[in-house]
Amino acid sequence: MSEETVLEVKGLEVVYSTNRGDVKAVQDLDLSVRRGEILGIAGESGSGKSTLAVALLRLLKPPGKVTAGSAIFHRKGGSPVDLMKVEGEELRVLRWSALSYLPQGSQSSLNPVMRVEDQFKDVILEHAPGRKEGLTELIGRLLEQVGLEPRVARMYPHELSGGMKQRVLMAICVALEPDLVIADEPTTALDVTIQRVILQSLADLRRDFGVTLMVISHDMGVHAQLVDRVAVMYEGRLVEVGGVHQVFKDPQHEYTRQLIESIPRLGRRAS
Ligand SMILES: Nc1ncnc2c1ncn2[C@@H]1O[C@H](COP(=O)(O)OP(=O)(O)OP(=O)(O)O)[C@@H](O)[C@H]1O
Repeated sequence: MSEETVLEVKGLEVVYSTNRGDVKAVQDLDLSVRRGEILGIAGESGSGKSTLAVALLRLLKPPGKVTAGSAIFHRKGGSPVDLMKVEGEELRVLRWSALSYLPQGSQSSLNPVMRVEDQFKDVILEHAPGRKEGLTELIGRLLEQVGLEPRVARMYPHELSGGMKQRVLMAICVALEPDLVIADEPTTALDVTIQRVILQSLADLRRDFGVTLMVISHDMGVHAQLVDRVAVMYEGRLVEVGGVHQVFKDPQHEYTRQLIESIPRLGRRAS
């Protein structure tokens, strides 16, 4: 892991305006992501994790609104941009190729009537039209990288299990070698054995591709197994950030301690 920063969030605030008043889902949040690291975002349901993700990805929908703060994103070979300010074409160009998103329950986000390879091609050719040559080989390699056989490329989503679909999406997410992948609850709704496979694949993607990952999960077991540093959210605020071993060994915040104690059993770390 380098000391180079990919993303620097400062003073971020996100508010949902409802007829019962404003809900501050993210408050005064400062956070940095280093190139090559896996950063975990922990916290119970409602603590603001998903809101943080969609705000950073500029996918926040009304009544949600970013009311303060900046998120300076450092692309390889590009000048820094404030994700809270980019618009239109610049934002479109950033998506997938620099910043990609594995949404919660993402298995249902594959197009049911398209073969897996065509879904890869859609993303790759839209952003890198010059990549037509060797595309089949590239797709095969990406699938192998997440533990799937190249023949999966010819399949339709209904022929794949939930865990396979998740791995296809992970491979699509890294196809254009983005600077940052934000994965929201990547193992939720999958059974325990498949969860372990997914965590291992994420660890492998970092090891082999050097992908920088922000992994959102309410499950402290996921953080224990996968991440380098963990940031803990509570009621929209970041209450603790640190190396995962340090945070587990010596949590500074009472809420972090409670989250750690709520893990039934710590799994082994994926490496
Ligand atoms: N569309 C919305 N309208 C109003 N309030 C919302 C909306 N979406 C989220 N919130 C509120 O914002 C706060 C943060 O929710 P958020 O979904 O970001 O938390 P979370 O930690 O990701 O939880 P989960 O894992 O359950 O999604 C909560 O109080 C939630 O009720």
